[in-house]
Amino acid sequence: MKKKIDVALAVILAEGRVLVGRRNLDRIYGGWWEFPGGKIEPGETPIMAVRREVAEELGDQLMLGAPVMPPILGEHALAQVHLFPYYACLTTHHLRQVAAYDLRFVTPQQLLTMQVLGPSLPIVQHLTTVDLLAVQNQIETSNKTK
Ligand SMILES: Nc1nc2c([nH]c(=O)n2[C@H]2C[C@H](O)[C@@H](COP(=O)(O)OP(=O)(O)OP(=O)(O)O)O2)c(=O)[nH]1
Repeated sequence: MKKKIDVALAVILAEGRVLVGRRNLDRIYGGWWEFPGGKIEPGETPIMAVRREVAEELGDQLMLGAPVMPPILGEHALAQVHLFPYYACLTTHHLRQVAAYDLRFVTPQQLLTMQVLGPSLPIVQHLTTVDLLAVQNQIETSNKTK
């Protein structure tokens, strides 16, 4: 039986584009494109995990928005994954390349043509239908008023 893992992801927005990274070649699915994020550790909420993973992988801090969509159940060759994707914007811009060797802000349309991990494809499809500038604006506005 495949192992089951819970994974928190950040859909980081800037000017109508989303941040994706190309997984380091020593990781499973090396060279494939992913949203920043990783496994939810015991005792963590998805929100705690997405903040920790982005701090570890990019060296950056987030303003978080709403979940992109309800959690997605999917699987790839090695695991069953339960993905928890959140909209976010960066409040710092280090963009370190720790887990990925290429980081790009791309449109959802461009992402449709890139090799993305299978379980994340429903997120990509969904993003093509969303006004990402409006989502980003809403995150930035609600964080200013806090
Ligand atoms: N980061 C990330 N992982 C994804 C995506 N889609 C998807 O199926 N996954 C899967 C791949 C992995 O099985 C799992 C994430 O674990 P990981 O190995 O990338 O992250 P991690 O940093 O927590 O783990 P590790 O490399 O330290 O073992 O979720 C995605 O868009 N981004």
